[in-house]
Amino acid sequence: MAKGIFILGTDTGVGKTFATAGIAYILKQHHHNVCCFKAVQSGGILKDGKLVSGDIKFIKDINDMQEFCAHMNSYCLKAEVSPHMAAEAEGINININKILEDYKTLGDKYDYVVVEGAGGIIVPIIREKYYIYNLVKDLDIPAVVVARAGVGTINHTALTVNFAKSIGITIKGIIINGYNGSYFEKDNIKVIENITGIKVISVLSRIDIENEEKFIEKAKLEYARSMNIDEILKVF
Ligand SMILES: Nc1ncnc2c1ncn2[C@@H]1O[C@H](COP(=O)(O)OP(=O)(O)OP(=O)(O)O)[C@@H](O)[C@H]1O
Ligand SMILES: C[C@H](N)[C@H](N)CCCCCC(=O)O
Ligand SMILES: [Mg+2]
Repeated sequence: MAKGIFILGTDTGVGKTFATAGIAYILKQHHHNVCCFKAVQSGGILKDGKLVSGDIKFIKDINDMQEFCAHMNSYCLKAEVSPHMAAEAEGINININKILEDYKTLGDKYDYVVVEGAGGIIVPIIREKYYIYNLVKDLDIPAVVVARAGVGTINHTALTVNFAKSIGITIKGIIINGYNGSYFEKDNIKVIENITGIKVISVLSRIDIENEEKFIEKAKLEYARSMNIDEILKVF
């Protein structure tokens, strides 16, 4: 069975997918057998007339993975809203056992599986029943928190880490994303490490490039610059 890590975010849009792709990239660069898993995608994109996970597409673009493995994304939903609501809108009953089985299938084939949630830690997958944190607990794997670099991140990151710890989820590290080096972003890193007692294992810079291909190339350089293989291996 593979070693897994759950990539939690302090919010939607903070860079979980960006960081997930980077972790897989660094592991692959060091010849490790790694796969990624997006249990539930809401706000899927149309590709060749089929609704697919944009998060998995980005991860594959970064990692030159051509093959599509259905197990990498258990549910792909149309509406760009919370997963519980997107599923309700399509009349889909999310079956948690299917998610756990997809993870197990990947885990049997790969040595490392990087799992991305949706939004933040208390986002519902099934209304009033099942949340992202339930999935982390059911998968029984530790987590890394991806946080924004700028103003507002201290509070969001501390709340996420404290809540996770309070229910027995182990946080192995924090990744700061969208960094541009301003004085308050530098200080945020120190304050976050001090409040949470968790190490910031990578600081990913903001990439200001519109062109998709150039963005991918720049992202790879950024991962190589700011993600250390030893720190990445330690979180699993
Ligand atoms: N370091 C960065 N530099 C430039 N753009 C970035 C960076 N990180 C993320 N982005 C962009 O910001 C957007 C949100 O990032 P991302 O998709 O990784 O967020 P997320 O936390 O995975 O969101 P979701 O909850 O929807 O899964 C994307 O368009 C992504 O390409
Ligand atoms: C649609 C979005 N990009 C994510 N896939 C889902 C984010 C759910 C957030 C729910 C919430 O915290 O209010
Ligand atoms: Mg994402």
